[in-house]
Amino acid sequence: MGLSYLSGFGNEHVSEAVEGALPKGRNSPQQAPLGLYAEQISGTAFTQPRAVNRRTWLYRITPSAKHPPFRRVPDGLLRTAPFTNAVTGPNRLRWDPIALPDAPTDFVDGLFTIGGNGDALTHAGIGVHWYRADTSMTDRYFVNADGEFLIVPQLGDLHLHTELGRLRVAPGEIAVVPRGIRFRVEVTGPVRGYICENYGAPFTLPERGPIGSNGLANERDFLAPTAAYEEGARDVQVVQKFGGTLWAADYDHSPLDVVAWHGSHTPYKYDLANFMAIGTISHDHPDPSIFTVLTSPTDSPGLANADFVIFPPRWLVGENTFRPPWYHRNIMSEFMGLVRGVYDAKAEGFLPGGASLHNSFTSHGPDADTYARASTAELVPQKLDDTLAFMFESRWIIRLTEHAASSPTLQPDYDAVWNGLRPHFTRP
Ligand SMILES: O=C(O)Cc1cc(O)ccc1O
Ligand SMILES: [Fe+2]
Repeated sequence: MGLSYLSGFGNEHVSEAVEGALPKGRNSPQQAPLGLYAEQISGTAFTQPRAVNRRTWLYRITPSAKHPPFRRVPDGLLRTAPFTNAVTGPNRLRWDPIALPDAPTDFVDGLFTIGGNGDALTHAGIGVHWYRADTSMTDRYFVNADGEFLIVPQLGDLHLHTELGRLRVAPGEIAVVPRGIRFRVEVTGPVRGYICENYGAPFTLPERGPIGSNGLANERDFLAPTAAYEEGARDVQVVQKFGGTLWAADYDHSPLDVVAWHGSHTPYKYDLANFMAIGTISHDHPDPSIFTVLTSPTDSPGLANADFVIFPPRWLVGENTFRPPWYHRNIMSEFMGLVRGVYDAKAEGFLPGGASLHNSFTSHGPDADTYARASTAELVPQKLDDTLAFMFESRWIIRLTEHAASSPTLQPDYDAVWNGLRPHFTRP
């Protein structure tokens, strides 16, 4: 069955699964229509400016207040900042793709935290995770009080059943599930991908500055779900990530019992193929900020808690230009993943489903093979096709979890990719 979506970024959307379920002209009438309960969820403080304020009114079968106590459950390989366990040094790191599950695993059980920064309790920083699963969550739901989930599928489609409706997300697309919104994930085969858990200000679109009023990720291509609900008495488990640990409670009904809603605190998806990439049409390689899809701003203008940046298919036309990324050391920390194809700065070893981490001020850039090729290539217009890499870029060093630092998938010889760079300075 095709799903219908509501278009627009950060919009004040309105949706009802049953006609007449939304009250008219007020949010909380003495009795909500159709015997529903009215409930508000706020994703920003009540008093934050309109431009960033996010809240949604839900009209649900049972108020979400009706639930038994939560109890601590094991965290698996899910971890939350601050990370203090594994020592994080100045080395460049790269991991092979994470293995798919070898025993039935759902989206929550398959979460594997690579690292992160900041402190979830102070709403600053990010967590970086892989997910892998092969089993649907049918009677199990997840909700995150610590941050929003930016989900980047690399393998297999995800069917996100959320409190506000359903989203189907395939590799090449992304989904964002905000803080506090309950959801379950259905799969029809093995899936794998990446998650940026954003503890900071919700992701928003970057300013366009001189680019003007169009381009990069356009507002209308962001899609929110339409209302869909689950009804009836049923024993289910709701798993909550709260303060860095997992908790579970047994409900007697689905928490996805919202018949109608209106507001701006919504999950959404976006097809990265719609990103209008802008690059040089003269010379030099621009800063990768030109490829920012979403940004989580801080109180310092231009300084991101997290940027989600993509390297999509595009034309390279720069004249007298070394076209791949230049060699660099950046204050921002860079976690990279690959959805498909080859990344133009790495000839080998950076694989779809794998990852690299180039933390603050670590020296990196094209490997020796890429330098040899790109510094001598004939500079005809070139299409980089069938490629999709991305970066979670963040203001602070990304510290590792113990299991990421000791993972057998961590490549022991990553530094060697730069070994072939020989000096060829010649004095005139
Ligand atoms: O390290 C990387 O590959 C990411 C990156 C890309 C780019 O085009 C310029 C700078 C940068 O950090
Ligand atoms: Fe970089």
